[in-house]
Amino acid sequence: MKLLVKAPAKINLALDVLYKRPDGYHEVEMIMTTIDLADRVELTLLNQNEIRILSHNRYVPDDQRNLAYQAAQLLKERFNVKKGVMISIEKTIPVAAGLAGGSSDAAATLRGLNKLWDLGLTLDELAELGSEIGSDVSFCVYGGTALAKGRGEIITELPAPPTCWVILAKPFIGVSTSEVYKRLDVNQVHHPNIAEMVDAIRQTNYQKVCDYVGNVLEDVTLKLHPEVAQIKEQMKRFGADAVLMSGSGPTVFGLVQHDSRMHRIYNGLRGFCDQVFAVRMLGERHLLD
Ligand SMILES: C[C@@](CO)(OP(=O)(O)O)[C@H](O)COP(=O)(O)OP(=O)(O)OC[C@H]1O[C@@H](n2ccc(N)nc2=O)[C@H](O)[C@@H]1O
Ligand SMILES: Nc1ncnc2c1ncn2[C@@H]1O[C@H](COP(=O)(O)OP(=O)(O)O)[C@@H](O)[C@H]1O
Repeated sequence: MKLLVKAPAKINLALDVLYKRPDGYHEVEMIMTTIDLADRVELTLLNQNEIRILSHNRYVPDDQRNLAYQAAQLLKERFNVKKGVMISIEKTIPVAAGLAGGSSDAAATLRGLNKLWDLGLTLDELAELGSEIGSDVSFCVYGGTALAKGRGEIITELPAPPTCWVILAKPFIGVSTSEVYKRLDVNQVHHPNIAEMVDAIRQTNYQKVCDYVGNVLEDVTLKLHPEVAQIKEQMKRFGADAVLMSGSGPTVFGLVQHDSRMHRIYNGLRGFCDQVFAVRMLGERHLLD
């Protein structure tokens, strides 16, 4: 028995960090939305009681370090599952890029195994389990558009943002999320206005969404990797309405509504970056599988 599950990437339209918590994590407020750029996770039921990972990407671990493996392990332990699974991951989402590829693979594995192993868990229960794997996994279980609080695992659903193109440009580097959080000084940042971004989305006001994009982690990554600032500049020059780094980076995204502008930016950045994609936001939450 086989199941194919889609694992879409996310971008952070806004990311604020309020303070560092006693447990070492940071209290955040983020506006997250899934985009039409996805890994394919194929789950095959195994009679042997084991978890196997198959991945042809050299940056993706094929053992317990893989977040999809951890998702399967967690379900197995928590619900005393005696069946096994082979998890085959076809990566499209760039790795260590601020797009939550690993988290989304883990979330897809949770959703898929819930069916394959017949566990009967609700989406909320899967999201809660996901938070034990990583801070972004809960959001990825639901997908769509949301306000995420806590360390990222407290999710409030939002409607679809206004329709536009999202052009993603990933430089030739990967970024360590923990390194970026470690270097952040919360007293030295300009906080984005999360409430206004929520309003912009609720009002489907494209111009307002563009006005309120902001990410407090951007300055940290920009200092470590000046090429991210260069990509931001290029995107602005080519005519993007808003330009921001996603998550801890280094991927930069630009928003535009017109096809011609999208083509200009896409073509202008290709060759200058490792990878460039032009995608749509997936919009509101709907059943992913
Ligand atoms: C920055 C964000 C924004 O969406 O995404 P990415 O850039 O990774 O995609 C997330 O907050 C990343 O979430 P995720 O990548 O799941 O983080 P985790 O695995 O839980 O933690 C990785 C590291 O980041 C730090 N971390 C993470 C989340 C948080 N709210 N505070 C933190 O300080 C932790 O200390 C940990 O060392
Ligand atoms: N399924 C997976 N896909 C990608 N990376 C993974 C996966 N499982 C574990 N990892 C590890 O997690 C790290 C961060 O991965 P990723 O989720 O792509 O980035 P980000 O946290 O920036 O969104 C990678 O360097 C990789 O070693």
